[in-house]
Amino acid sequence: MSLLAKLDQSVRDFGGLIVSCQPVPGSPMDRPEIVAAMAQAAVSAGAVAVRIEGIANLEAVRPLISEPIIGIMKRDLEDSPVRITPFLHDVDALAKAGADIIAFDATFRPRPVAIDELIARIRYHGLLAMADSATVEEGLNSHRQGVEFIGTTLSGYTTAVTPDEPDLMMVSELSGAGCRVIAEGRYHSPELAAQAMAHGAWAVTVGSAITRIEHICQWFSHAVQR
Ligand SMILES: CC(=O)N[C@H](C=O)[C@@H](O)[C@H](O)[C@H](O)COP(=O)(O)O
Repeated sequence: MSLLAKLDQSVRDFGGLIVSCQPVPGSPMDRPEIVAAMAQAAVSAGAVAVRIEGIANLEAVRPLISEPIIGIMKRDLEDSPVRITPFLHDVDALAKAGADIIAFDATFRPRPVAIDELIARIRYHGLLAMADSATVEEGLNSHRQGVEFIGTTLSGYTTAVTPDEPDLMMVSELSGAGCRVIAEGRYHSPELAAQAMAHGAWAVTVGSAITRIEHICQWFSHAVQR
């Protein structure tokens, strides 16, 4: 059975939770062995896949879990706002470190490497692709190019203001157009994640609400101010 067919089966059997194990950069939690422990804990509790940033973290996680890993590389570029897996050598390094799925910034913003070149490189390694999109048009563009997973990851992050709520409309529109949608971005509660599924998501990626202790603490800390 292909990895895609297996994942479809896992989502049917166990539900569509993907956990992004990305600590706050520079946090005491920002260590490969802790990221690996987070990933193990997530899959032991029902996550069907994990999303991991960076080669050191990926290399730490890979030997410890058999569930699919969505690999990304984040970079801060001087001449482009694109951060997630901008380069072909990022794809090569993620493939070598054991990613099953490689996610990349699929926005229409100025970028160092064209979207179709990134997709071709992911295919060269025989891996599945995920398009981190900010708009429906961007998601559909990658869908037309055969990208298996269309993420709402970047909705709200290419505009001046980031809303508090996740973009459920984008989930509905992309799933209505036949995309395998991964709802991602600001799904901070089980209720919101369930709403994504009700809006047609194939799966939901949750990051901060599960794996960023500082964010979760701030939410509670603000809630208990006198
Ligand atoms: C915009 C961007 O760079 N998003 C990143 C993508 O990998 C991560 O920082 C997010 O944590 C991830 O998408 C999950 O989202 P949330 O943490 O809201 O559950």
